[in-house]
Amino acid sequence: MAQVVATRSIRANYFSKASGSLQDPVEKLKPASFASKVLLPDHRKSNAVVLTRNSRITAKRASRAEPELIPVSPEDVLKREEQYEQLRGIQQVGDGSVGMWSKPTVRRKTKIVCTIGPSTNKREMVWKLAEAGMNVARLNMSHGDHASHQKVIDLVKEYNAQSKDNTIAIMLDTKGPEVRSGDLPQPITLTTGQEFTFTIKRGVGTPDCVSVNYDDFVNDVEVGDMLLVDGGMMSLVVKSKTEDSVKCEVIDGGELKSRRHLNVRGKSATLPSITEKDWDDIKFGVDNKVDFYAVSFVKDAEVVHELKNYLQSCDADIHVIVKIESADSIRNLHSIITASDGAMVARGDLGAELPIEEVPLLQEEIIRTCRSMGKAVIVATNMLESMIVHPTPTRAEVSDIAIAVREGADAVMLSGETAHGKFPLKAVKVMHTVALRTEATISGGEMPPNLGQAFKNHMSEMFAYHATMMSNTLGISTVVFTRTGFMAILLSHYRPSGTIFAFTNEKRIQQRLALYQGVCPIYMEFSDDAEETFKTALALLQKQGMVKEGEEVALVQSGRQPIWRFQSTHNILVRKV
Ligand SMILES: Nc1ncnc2c1ncn2[C@@H]1O[C@H](COP(=O)(O)OP(=O)(O)OP(=O)(O)O)[C@@H](O)[C@H]1O
Ligand SMILES: CC(=O)C(=O)O
Repeated sequence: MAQVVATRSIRANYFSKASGSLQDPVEKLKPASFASKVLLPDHRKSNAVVLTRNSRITAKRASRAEPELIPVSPEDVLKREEQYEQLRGIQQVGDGSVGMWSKPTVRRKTKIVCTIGPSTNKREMVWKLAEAGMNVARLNMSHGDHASHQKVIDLVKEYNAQSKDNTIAIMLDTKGPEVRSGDLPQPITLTTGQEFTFTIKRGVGTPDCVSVNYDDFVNDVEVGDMLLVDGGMMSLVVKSKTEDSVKCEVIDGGELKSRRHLNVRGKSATLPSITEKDWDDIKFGVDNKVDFYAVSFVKDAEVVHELKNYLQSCDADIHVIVKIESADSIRNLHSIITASDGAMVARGDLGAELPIEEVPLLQEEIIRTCRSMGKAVIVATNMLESMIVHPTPTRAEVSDIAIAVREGADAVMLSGETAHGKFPLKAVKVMHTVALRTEATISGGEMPPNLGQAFKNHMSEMFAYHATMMSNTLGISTVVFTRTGFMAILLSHYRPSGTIFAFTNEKRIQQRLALYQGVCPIYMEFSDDAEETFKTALALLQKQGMVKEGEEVALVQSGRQPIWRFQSTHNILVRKV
């Protein structure tokens, strides 16, 4: 079954209940050794390795849970996890409920978006990424053609069709009004202090002049503007302009390759957010029933309304994620997010158009805004950049993932790491491990400040809120039945500490829910009889090893479209499996 696990279950696996010991999982499964007795410190004596819960909503059972041991490094965690899974596998031979929990896709709440590119666009790699923890496959329409993207879509759909317990959503990321330099016969070196010209004439590529793919470039820039090439790898200041050219002085030099991003610090291009190519790609997405559009360079809410109207006109149920990556999008942040289904903090272009030191502050602000409106939020770009060429991440990258998880992102994204990197699977594993480890230190029960306002559905919100309180207080998972996904998304918004098992009878909804924090989407046919459906669902969870016999779950019946409710009644039941 897909995705997530409750913190309590992690703890149950990692720490011996009887002894409350701080043995790590590998040590716990091994016979007691000198090392395990002597080298593992007693948590009562060592503050350095202990974290305590300080949740405002103190959970009765959770408060009994033991403090946790912090692993040493992501590499160690990987090795430890592998050893642990091996030992667990050996121990579980003959155990009928071989734990779905042992799968990387299951125990984590924060979802992972992977960009598919030359390193990963083959059948075997799509399978391996999915098994390593990918929840959403991203197609970047700035690269490749429809035929190559079609191949990936077909592979993901093939994986979903054959996988009994996991589902991958598909996100189509539009190219948008990108300004890029033109093709070059070979890379050229820009030297600090040198004069360099960008021209709107087509096909120019000499050591001191290159074409730009945007005719209004000359009108949009002013003398004194700072031009950033390739997300800031090189920078130039504008010295003068003619009718068709912009003369610059190189401030920070480097190697200029073909088709690199060009940004003007503090300015957005005056191009429409959705270009002709984008409309073509959007139609391609409709034909292929993708789950999400990530719309590049959204400037205002009007663009989102236009796209949503178009989707409605072709009866396409595709959610719209706005990419926040321009100065304009920051100015209109609130209205853009209100109009959308979620946002992506697209830090690459954002950090080129705006001063780079603003990026962490904007990330926090965008996540907070999305969370307060009940919208999905993805943190993207450079998360494990060094893993494009190296097998291990920098410590700063690990912290970056942990910060995004702590700030409450629904998902974290890999770009070049999985698109054209040398270690795509390792990158996913590191992201998985770091997210999982960070989540284990977060206490549930933070109440969104806008309770009762985000969804304009007061009754359902109250039920989601109280189900969350129940889940946190009793330390149990939540089970919800949903045809539209609404109630599962609403529950995710409250971030209960337990897993949200979302049963749906719609494959599309199952795929969509793959993006949402804490939601484990499960496809199941619903019977006309509510009780029979509940029993089947709980039996399925038990069979998959996701709940144990005797365990309690909070069963929520609420939402916009009642299932098995003849009148508008809502309820939460605590059920024993
Ligand atoms: N479908 C694809 N076909 C070929 N190369 C790809 C594809 N997708 C990504 N890549 C390669 O992987 C790199 C990183 O992917 P990413 O999605 O971050 O694109 P980008 O152009 O760097 O940035 P942006 O996300 O702003 O478009 C790309 O620059 C490109 O070289
Ligand atoms: C993801 C993306 O487009 C960016 O970071 O700019």
